[in-house]
Amino acid sequence: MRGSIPFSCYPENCTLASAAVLRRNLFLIKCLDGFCCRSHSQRMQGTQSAAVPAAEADAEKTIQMITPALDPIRYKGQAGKIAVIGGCREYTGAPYFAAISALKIGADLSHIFCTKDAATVIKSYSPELIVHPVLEESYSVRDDEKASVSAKVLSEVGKWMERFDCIVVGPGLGRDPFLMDCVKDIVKHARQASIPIVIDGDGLFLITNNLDLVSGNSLAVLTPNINEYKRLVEKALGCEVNEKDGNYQLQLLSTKIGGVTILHKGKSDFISDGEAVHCVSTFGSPRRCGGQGDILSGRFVLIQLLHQQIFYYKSYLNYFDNNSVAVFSSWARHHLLITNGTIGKSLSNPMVLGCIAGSALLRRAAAFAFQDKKRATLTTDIIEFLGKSLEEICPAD
Ligand SMILES: NC(=O)C1=CN([C@@H]2O[C@H](COP(=O)(O)OP(=O)(O)OC[C@H]3O[C@@H](n4cnc5c(N)ncnc54)[C@H](OP(=O)(O)O)[C@@H]3O)[C@@H](O)[C@H]2O)[C@@H](O)CC1
Ligand SMILES: Nc1ncnc2c1ncn2[C@@H]1O[C@H](COP(=O)(O)OP(=O)(O)OP(=O)(O)O)[C@@H](O)[C@H]1O
Ligand SMILES: [Mg+2]
Repeated sequence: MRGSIPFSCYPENCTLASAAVLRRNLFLIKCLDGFCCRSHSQRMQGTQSAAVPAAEADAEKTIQMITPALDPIRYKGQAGKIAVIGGCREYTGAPYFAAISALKIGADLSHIFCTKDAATVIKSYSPELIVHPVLEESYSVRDDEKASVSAKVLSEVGKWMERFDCIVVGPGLGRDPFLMDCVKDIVKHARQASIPIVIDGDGLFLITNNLDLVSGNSLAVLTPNINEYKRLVEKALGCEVNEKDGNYQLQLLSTKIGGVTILHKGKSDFISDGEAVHCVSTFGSPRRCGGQGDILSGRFVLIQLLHQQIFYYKSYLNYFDNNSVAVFSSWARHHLLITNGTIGKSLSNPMVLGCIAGSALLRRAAAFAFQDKKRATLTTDIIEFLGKSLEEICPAD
C-alpha cells in the first residue's frame, strides 16, 4: 500500500503538517486510493466522501496581521525583494502585472527574469522594475549549445536567488521545451535554498508534468485557474474535477502533492494546504479580463512580509532586550490575540495567510476598478486600485 502513496507524504519527509495530520491524510489516501479514478457514474452510485466545509476566511484581520507598519528605522529591501520568472516573445504583460503589483502592495524591489525578446518591452512599461534578459528559448539556441546555455541561465538566476524573499514562477513564461528545462533547474535551486515559491500560469504547466518538483515543499504555493486546476487534478488524482465535493477534492489534491498550498481561483477562491479549506468570496468584479491572476501571484509578497514581520520583531526586540523567550512569548500571544485564539493549524501557515490576504485584496481592488470603469475595466485599472484597497484595511499612518 505504501508504494502507492507519494514519497513526500511519508511522515519522515514532510515538515508542514503534524504527525497526527499526516496520519489522518495517509489514512484518507489509503481509504480513497482509486476513488478518484472511478468514473463519474460509479462515484454517483453510492461512494461517500467526507463533506469538507470551507470556512470564509477573516481576510481583513489576516491582512492587518501581516502588513508591517511603515517604520523609519527600516531600510530598502526589508519590506521585501521578489522576483518573477516569466516573460517571453508572446507574453510581456503577465510578468509585468505580477512584478508591479508586488511593488504597489509594499515590496521594496521587484525583479523579472525573462527572455531577451521580452526584456526591452517590459522595461519600457516601467522604470521601477529590474529586468534581467537571461532566459533563452529553443529557437535561439543550437543543440550543441544547450548544456552550456542552460548552465549559464541557472548561474545568472542563481547568483540573485538567495537575496529574494519569494519568487513567482510562470506568469507569461510560455511553454518552450528548452526554457521549461531551464526553469526546472531554477525551481530545484529555489527549493534547495528554501525560498518561498509561487507557481502560476505556465509554471503550473511545468509542474503538472513534474509533480516531484514541488511535492512536499511547504514553501510552495500553486495558484491554478479553472484550466490549470483541471490539468492538475487529472494528473495528480487521475480523475475529473468534482464540483460536488470540491473542497474535499482540493484538500485531497494538496495532500497528494505533499501538503503544498493550493489557491484554486474562481467565483470564490478556495485555499488549502491539506489541513483545512478556506474560502475568500469578497465581492470582486464581473469582468474577466486577462491578467487578474497575474496580479494575484505578484501579491504573494504578502507571504514574505509575514516572514519579514517575524524577523523584524526578533531583531527590534533583541536590540532592546535580550530576553528573547519573553519576546517570542509576547509575539505569540499577540498573534493569538489578533486571531481571537481560534486559529486552526492551517492559519498559522504563512503560505495560507498570504493566499487569503492576496485574494481578498485583489477582489477588493477589482470591485473599486469596476465601480469606476464598468465594462471597460482592465487589469491595469485594477492595479491602480491596489493602494486604495490596502489603505482602507491598513492605513499607512
Ligand atoms: N497580457 C498577458 O501577457 C497575459 C498573459 N497570460 C499568460 O498566458 C499564458 C497562458 O495562460 P492562460 O491563463 O491563457 O492559460 P490557460 O487558461 O491554461 O489556457 C487557455 C487556453 O490556451 C491554451 N494555451 C495556453 N498557453 C498555451 C501555449 N503556450 N501553447 C498552447 N496552448 C496554450 C490552453 O490549452 P491547453 O493547455 O488547455 O491545451 C487553453 O486552451 C500564461 O503564461 C499566462 O501567465 C495570462 O496571464 C493573461 C495575460
Ligand atoms: N467568476 C468570478 N467571479 C469573481 N471573481 C473571479 C471569478 N473568476 C475569477 N475571479 C477572480 O479573479 C482572480 C483571477 O482569476 P482567473 O481565474 O481570472 O485567473 P487566471 O485565468 O490565471 O488569470 P490570468 O488571465 O491573469 O492568467 C481570482 O483570484 C478571483 O479572485
Ligand atoms: Mg493565469
